[in-house]
Amino acid sequence: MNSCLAVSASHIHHKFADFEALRDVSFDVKRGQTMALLGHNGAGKSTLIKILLGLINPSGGNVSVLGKQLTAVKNRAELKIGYLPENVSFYDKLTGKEILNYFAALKGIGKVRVVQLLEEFGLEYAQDRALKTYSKGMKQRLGFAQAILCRPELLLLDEPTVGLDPVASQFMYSKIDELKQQGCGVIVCTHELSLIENNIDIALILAKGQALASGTLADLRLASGLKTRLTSPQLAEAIALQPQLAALQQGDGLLLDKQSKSEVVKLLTGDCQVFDFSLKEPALAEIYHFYMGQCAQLDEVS
Ligand SMILES: Nc1ncnc2c1ncn2[C@@H]1O[C@H](COP(=O)(O)OP(=O)(O)OP(=O)(O)O)[C@@H](O)[C@H]1O
Repeated sequence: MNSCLAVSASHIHHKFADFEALRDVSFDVKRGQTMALLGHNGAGKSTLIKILLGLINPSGGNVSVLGKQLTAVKNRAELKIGYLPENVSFYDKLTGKEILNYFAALKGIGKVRVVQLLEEFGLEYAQDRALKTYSKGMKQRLGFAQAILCRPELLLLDEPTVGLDPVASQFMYSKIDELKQQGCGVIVCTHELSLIENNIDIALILAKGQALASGTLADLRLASGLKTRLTSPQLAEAIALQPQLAALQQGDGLLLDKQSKSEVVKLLTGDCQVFDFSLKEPALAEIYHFYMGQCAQLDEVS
């Protein structure tokens, strides 16, 4: 079994009675890598997370977590998995410190770690206040601290930044980054595509229980065939000098595939002497919508 992998999932199927929630889903997440798990409501993301947590057994396929085949793991606690559910809810009459101490005791973790996490997550000042007095951001930080109490080697986060302001969201991603640096594999389920774009290594796009695409952003861009947009204040001059560029024009820019991108850049900086231009690669949101559109088209055909 490959010890570099935090998760290795191959050909996962899952049925709820007659309904196929997951169909032949395969993916790997390396230790130290973050994967975005993307998909529409009901795509099968939570089902996949529940399988990784060992809460449900898949109807078919193989899943290894942290180098161990899930079916062979007798005591789940021996796997260092952290989990932050969507809309984390704790008993709100307890204080932040009491909540972390409670989970620490359940997991056999000492109170020193709780003290350290309360400080790390900027909650020291509110540690003795009841949870009901906490803001959304404070509750989410407490939830995150709870998820990493066990110093996880695999961290599963369901919508970790929903409802958070930009600074609070960035704080969450900086914490994820620290864990990655320590070799933790991270899977983030989210609909916040522009926010996650710069914080992931790979993505898996699910629709109707099937994997539509997976890989790095560069892989997904290439496979989608979506084009790079080049804009320049000197575009009209460049087209006047090289009229063949007009065929690539759309609106105020040029749309370029992988091959034409290098040719056009060469032409602009060479013959046209145009150096003031910018290239915009397709964003994760565009890539996601492209694949969702393809899935809808396939449905229309079938
Ligand atoms: N216990 C269950 N019994 C029957 N069907 C279920 C069960 N759990 C989930 N499903 C169905 O499986 C499909 C996938 O659900 P899942 O919760 O995994 O989707 P999701 O991608 O997490 O959606 P969301 O983004 O809305 O949270 C849905 O059609 C859902 O209704």
